[in-house]
Amino acid sequence: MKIASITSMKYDHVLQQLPVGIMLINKDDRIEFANAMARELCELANDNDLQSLSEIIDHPATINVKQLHQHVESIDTIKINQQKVLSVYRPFFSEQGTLMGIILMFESLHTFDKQVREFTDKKMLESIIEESMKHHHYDFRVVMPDKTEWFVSQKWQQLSKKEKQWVDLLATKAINARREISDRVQVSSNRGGSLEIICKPLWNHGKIAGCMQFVNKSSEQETDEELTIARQLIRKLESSYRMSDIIAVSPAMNIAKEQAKLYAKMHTPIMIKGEVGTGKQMMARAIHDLSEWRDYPFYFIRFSELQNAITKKLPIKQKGTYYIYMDSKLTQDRQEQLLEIMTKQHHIRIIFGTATAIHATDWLDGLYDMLQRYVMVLPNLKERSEDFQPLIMSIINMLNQKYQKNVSAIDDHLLTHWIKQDWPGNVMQLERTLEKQVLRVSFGTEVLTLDQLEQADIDSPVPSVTFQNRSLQEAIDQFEKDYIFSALKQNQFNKSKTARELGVSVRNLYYKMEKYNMERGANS
Ligand SMILES: Nc1ncnc2c1ncn2[C@@H]1O[C@H](COP(=O)(O)OP(=O)(O)OP(=O)(O)O)[C@@H](O)[C@H]1O
Repeated sequence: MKIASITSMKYDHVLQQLPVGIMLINKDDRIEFANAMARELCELANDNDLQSLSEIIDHPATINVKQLHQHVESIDTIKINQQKVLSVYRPFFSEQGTLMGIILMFESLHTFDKQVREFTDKKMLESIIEESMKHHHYDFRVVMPDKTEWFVSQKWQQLSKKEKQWVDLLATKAINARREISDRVQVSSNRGGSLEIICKPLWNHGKIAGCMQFVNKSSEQETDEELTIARQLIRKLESSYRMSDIIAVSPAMNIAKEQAKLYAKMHTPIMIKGEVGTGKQMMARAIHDLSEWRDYPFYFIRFSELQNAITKKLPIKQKGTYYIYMDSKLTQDRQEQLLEIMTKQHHIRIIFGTATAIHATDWLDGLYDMLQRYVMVLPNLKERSEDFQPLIMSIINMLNQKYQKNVSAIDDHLLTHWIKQDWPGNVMQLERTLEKQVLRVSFGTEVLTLDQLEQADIDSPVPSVTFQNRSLQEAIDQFEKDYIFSALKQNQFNKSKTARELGVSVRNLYYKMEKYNMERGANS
C-alpha cells in the first residue's frame, strides 16, 4: 500500500498546516506527499507528485535511513533555488514493523528568525510532529515559555474568550509544573458539551522550550454519542468470554475446552451441542477470542431470524464470527445460501449451537456433512458435578458485586441438596436459583444454608409480596423475570412452547430473556 494513502489522508490537515516542510518518501525515494510548506520551499507545482527526491534535493540522505533505520539530520540544498534547509529524515514503519518509507522534515535556514530557529530544534520538531499525529482529532497550538504563540491550528481560533483564558492558564501550569496536564470542563454555551484539553511541555536541550496544547470540543450531542459508544464497548467487553473464564474441573468439561482450543485455530465451521444453558454461546465466544477473527465482531443470530430475513440473501456478510443458534428449520433455498457462504466466504467463521438433535433428512447433503464434521458436546450440569462448587462460587462472586452482598460460602448440606437436583436449565438455571437466594439473604449473611432455602419457596412462580424498598417498576420487573423463568423451566426451556403459553411472540420472549440477562450478549 502507498504510504501516502494511509498517512496523508489521516493526518493531512495536521501536516498541511505545519510551518515546516514535510514530505513522505516511499522506499524507491519517490515523493508521495508534500505539505504546503514543502511545496513552497521546493517550488513544487501541485501536480508534481511522485518525483524522485534526488531531482529536488542534492544527495538526499535516504540511503542511510533505509539501511540503518535511524534518524538522520543534515543540511541539504534544494536544487531549484539553492536554498539551504535543515533536514530530519525519519524511517517510517508499518504496524507489522516493516519499513514503508521515510518522513522528511525540513526548514529553511534563512527564513526563520533567530528565536524560532532556536526554538525549532530538530528533535523538538520531531516531537511536535509525533504528538500532533497521536492527537490528530484535536486542534492544537504551540506556545513559547513567554506565552507567545508559535503555531495555532485553524479551529483553535473558534474558542471563546473564556475558553481561551482557561487554556492559557493550563499552559502556564504545564510549563511551571514541567509536566503534562490534562483537564475536561463542561462548556457553558447554549450548545452545551465539553472541552477536553491536553498540555504537553516541549523540551530543548534539557530546558522547557514551550508547551503544546491539544483541544477537543464536543457538543452535548457528541458527548452523548461518546457515552453511547462507551456503553456499547462496556457491554461488548462484559459479554465477551475468554477460555480461562470457563470453569472446568470435571473431565468432560476439560475435554470440551481442549477440543475448543484446537478448533479455534481452524477455519472450518464448528457445531456446539449441549442442553439449554450449558454454555454453548459462552464457548463460542471463547473460541472466537482464540481465533484469528478475534479482532472482528462476534455476531449472534438464530436460524429463525435467517429464515425470516427480509433480504433475499442471508444477512451474513461481515468479517467476523457468526454464532448461529439452531432454533428452527431452514428452507432449502436458505440452506443453499448458507452452504454457499460456508464454502466460499473464507473471511467468515461460523459456529453453530444446538440444544436439539440434528436429523439428516432435514438438511441438504453437503450442509449436513459440514454440520457433522467438527462437533463438540458440552456436558449438562449433572454430568459435571465436580464443577458444581467452583461454578457456584464464581456466580456468587458476581452476585455479591451486583447486589452488594457478602456471601462467601455455601454449606455442605445445601451443596449436596443442589447436586442431587435435576437442572434442566443447567448453569443458566443455577445462576437464577443463586440469584434468588442471594437476593433473599441479608447484607451480613456470609454462608448460604439449606435452612434458608427451605424457608423460602424458591420454585414459587409468584414471590411473596412484601414491600422491599424498591420502586414499583423494579418490583414489576422482578416479577416478570421470575414468571418468565418459571415458565421456561416448566417447559424444559423450550422457547417456542414457553412463548406460546405466555401469549407472547418468540421474538418478544427472546427480548425479555436478554433484558433480564437470561441469555447473554444476544445483540452484541
Ligand atoms: N463452564 C462454565 N463456566 C462459567 N460459566 C458458565 C459455564 N457454563 C455455563 N456458564 C454460564 O451459564 C450461562 C448460560 O450459558 P450460555 O448462554 O452460553 O448457554 P447456552 O448453552 O448457549 O444456552 P441456550 O441454549 O439457552 O442458548 C451463562 O451465563 C454462562 O456464563
